[in-house]
Amino acid sequence: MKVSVIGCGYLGAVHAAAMVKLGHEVIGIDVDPAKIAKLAAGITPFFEPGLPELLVDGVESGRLRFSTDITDAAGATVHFIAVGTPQQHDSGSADLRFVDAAVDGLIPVLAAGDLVVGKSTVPVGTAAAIAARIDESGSGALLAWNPEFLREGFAVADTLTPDRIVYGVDDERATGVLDEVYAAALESGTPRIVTDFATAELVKTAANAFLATKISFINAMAEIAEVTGADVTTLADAIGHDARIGRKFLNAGIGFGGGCLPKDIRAFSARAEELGRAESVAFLREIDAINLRRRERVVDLAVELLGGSVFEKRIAVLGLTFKPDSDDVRDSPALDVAARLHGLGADVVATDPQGIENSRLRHPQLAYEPDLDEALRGADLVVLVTEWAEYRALAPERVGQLVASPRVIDGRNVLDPDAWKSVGFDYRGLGRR
Ligand SMILES: NC(=O)C1=CN([C@@H]2O[C@H](COP(=O)(O)OP(=O)(O)OC[C@H]3O[C@@H](n4cnc5c(N)ncnc54)[C@H](O)[C@@H]3O)[C@@H](O)[C@H]2O)C=CC1
Ligand SMILES: O=C(O)[C@H]1O[C@H](OP(=O)(O)OP(=O)(O)OC[C@H]2O[C@@H](n3ccc(=O)[nH]c3=O)[C@H](O)[C@@H]2O)[C@H](O)[C@@H](O)[C@@H]1O
Repeated sequence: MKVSVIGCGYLGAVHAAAMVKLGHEVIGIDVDPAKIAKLAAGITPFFEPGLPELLVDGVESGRLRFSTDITDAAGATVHFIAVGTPQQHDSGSADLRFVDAAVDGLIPVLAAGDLVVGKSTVPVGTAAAIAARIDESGSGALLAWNPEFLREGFAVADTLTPDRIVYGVDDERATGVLDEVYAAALESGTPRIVTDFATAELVKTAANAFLATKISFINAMAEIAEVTGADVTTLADAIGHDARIGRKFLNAGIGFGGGCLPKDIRAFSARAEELGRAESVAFLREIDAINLRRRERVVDLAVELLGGSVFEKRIAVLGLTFKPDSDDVRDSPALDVAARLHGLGADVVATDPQGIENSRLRHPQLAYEPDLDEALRGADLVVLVTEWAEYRALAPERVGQLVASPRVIDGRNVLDPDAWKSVGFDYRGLGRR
């Protein structure tokens, strides 16, 4: 099939390359000429394991092309919308202007029988409004909403072998087209849920709200553990053995960030309010508040460990991205903690295997050091805030030789407290003794 993907960011670039792998011919469209130039040359514009190989294979096969001109989407019969839906700062609701622009651009190129497929995360009700616009255009094209559940860092595998595929449709012809698009994935047994637009949109929003809730739940337990001397990691292991609860997404620490969970729960609250149902998801505001408190907690711990003030104290911040195996610093708790410590007058030296370039764009005032040993050298305090494999594997003896004072805050609860304490470190985890 001939497929277009409108928007080639963290979601769209992976989706475009994966569609080639599933047997289709693909044109990726983006308004960012620098991004398109890289992609067309087979260069991945962001860090995502496995994507470089998939992209190069696609481009070299001649079945994956890129353009900044949406009219190049003409001739494709399936058009995925994968543009951003960022948070509007005042209201917290989703900014749909990129989705609207993509639809405006697509309408003139649509032909009868074409299928427009929304993948961006949108407030419930958006698909019905877009379907009405497509209908009014008289093109004879159809709409489906097909939310995406990939995780950054695992985006390629999650796209090629997802846990489930959800179709929101109002016409069974759309189901037929999507079955063709995903034939290769469906043959390998991926569950497929066919439903209406509103349910499909809500499945996505609900999934992210649930994940955020799980994380804030365990972080709330960490807050209680901190005042009772209990250990939240043991608590998570113990409750996680109950299959009804499960151990995944119960890692207490500095909380969730990224381009999705924070903005999606805020957009959900804003949409519920518009629908007169603010009280139904009022708990999400608490989920957000608990999450943001964990960042403050790390800063408070730093102040405490450094004897009441971080002013002019050298602090090595390990990690800047919102999670390991990504270069994404959107709403990153790690970068936020680094900026807050700097704001209090600390001499922050921040390091990250992939996130320095993006961090520098947002916080040029911070000092960045790509070399881990140099970042650690002379530190009065080490703060681990993104659990990259190389930070998890740090040998406390070696770190002890580099730093000025043996103090560490483990913002992700991934270090062995006994090992660090045994070589003289003052170790603090979050929600741990
Ligand atoms: N990043 C992720 O892991 C996931 C993201 N999503 C959702 O997917 C959507 C996209 O997210 P990301 O890829 O992370 O955002 P992103 O910001 O990385 O990418 C969006 C891209 O759309 C482009 N764009 C904006 N307006 C355009 C237009 N009119 N025509 C063509 N291109 C245009 C931008 O230049 C940018 O490259 C969001 O709704 C997000 O919530 C859903 C699941 C996973
Ligand atoms: O809608 C989206 O964009 C995506 O959002 C999340 O994926 P992602 O943001 O890539 O990352 P996650 O692995 O979910 O982690 C999100 C944040 O939660 C934090 N987290 C995760 C798990 C945990 O136990 N504790 C915890 O603090 C991570 O450090 C990170 O900051 C969802 O997991 C995806 O299913 C979804 O498609």
